[in-house]
Amino acid sequence: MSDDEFTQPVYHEEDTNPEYLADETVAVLGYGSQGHAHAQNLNESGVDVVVGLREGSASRAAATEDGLRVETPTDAAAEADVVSILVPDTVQPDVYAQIEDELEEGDTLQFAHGFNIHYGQIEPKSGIDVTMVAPKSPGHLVRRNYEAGEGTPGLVAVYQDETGDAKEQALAYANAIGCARAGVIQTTFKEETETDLFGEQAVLCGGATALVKTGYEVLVDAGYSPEMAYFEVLNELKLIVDLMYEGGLAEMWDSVSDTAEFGGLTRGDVVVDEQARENMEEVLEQVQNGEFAQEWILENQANRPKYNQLYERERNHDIEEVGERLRELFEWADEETESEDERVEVNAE
Ligand SMILES: NC(=O)C1=CN([C@@H]2O[C@H](COP(=O)(O)OP(=O)(O)OC[C@H]3O[C@@H](n4cnc5c(N)ncnc54)[C@H](OP(=O)(O)O)[C@@H]3O)[C@@H](O)[C@H]2O)C=CC1
Ligand SMILES: CC[C@](O)(C(C)=O)C(=O)O
Ligand SMILES: [Mg+2]
Ligand SMILES: [Mg+2]
Repeated sequence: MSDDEFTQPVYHEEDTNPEYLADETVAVLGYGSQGHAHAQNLNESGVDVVVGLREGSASRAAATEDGLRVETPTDAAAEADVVSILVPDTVQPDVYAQIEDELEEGDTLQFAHGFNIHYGQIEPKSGIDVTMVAPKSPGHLVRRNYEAGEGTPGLVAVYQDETGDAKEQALAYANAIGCARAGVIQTTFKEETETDLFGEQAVLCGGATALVKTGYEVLVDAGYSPEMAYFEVLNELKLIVDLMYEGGLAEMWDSVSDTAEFGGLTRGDVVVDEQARENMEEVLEQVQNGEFAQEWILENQANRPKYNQLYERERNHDIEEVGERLRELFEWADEETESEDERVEVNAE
């Protein structure tokens, strides 16, 4: 499929112009999953970067060790032309309130996810551009892919375009963090926010873990060993997903046995049935009508009682204890640890 066959424009490196960031300073507020990746990738792409972190922030040491200049969020925003707001969604409204006065006419406020704009938690001042560059990946892979000379697919969107250059500058940013090497799809804040929330809740994070835990429990309750259950429903899932990632569902079906193919094709829909589809539709509706956003905002205002309880329950699931033991025992876990150590060393250079 060529790019002009997509329903939305797709941009690559050659469609971007680094000049839109050449004389600009970018403030990256936050040095977590996305922040550390954006800041280091921008810096290595030749962009002038300053990291914004609160006084006493636990992330300050890491950013400084990575060779980056660190200021408070307010000071960083004051000297920057582009402010990339990469602190958790729930604290962004507070951080925006701290930096709003530092944003001058023609500056850019940039997001990696549209939650606060879409649900009205941040109402950006006029006179500035408001854009989004959203890698479709966890931040650590954005960094790892960049270091390997590879790209991470991303999205670009413009909410407010006061300068007339908002999209071009966002594309230059997407290129500098490595997304344009893979491809950047144009979207809107609404579409990114609603699809991202639905994806992580129903399939990627919520759906996948629920499937794994339930599969594990069914096997163990039926008398099979926890080790067997772990390998079958968790460890091998990565290998199956890798095949889908490389070549779609077809490559996975071609690679597994005919027996697995027939069993999967006849039994998959029994597990994820019409009821599951209706449940997914309800999850989507709660994203679209703002019910989920409201619940998450109130949960944070109450200091996360439900989140903490569920977090604890998840960490204490039997599959976690079995997995920890097995990953220590088997060689693939050592390799994983080594490459993790290497990554940390590279980040610290
Ligand atoms: N995680 C991901 O891979 C993805 C995230 N996104 C989006 O990117 C954005 C950032 O998410 P993510 O990278 O997960 O964020 P993180 O949770 O990793 O951000 C942590 C960073 O934010 C700082 N921080 C936390 N609280 C505050 C505060 N109150 N004031 C100032 N700084 C604070 C932390 O500093 P300290 O050490 O001081 O606490 C730390 O540096 C979000 O909009 C998210 O939706 C988009 C795509 C994927
Ligand atoms: C899948 C979760 C995610 O949306 C992401 C890594 O893209 C997030 O919010 O972290
Ligand atoms: Mg996402
Ligand atoms: Mg998300």
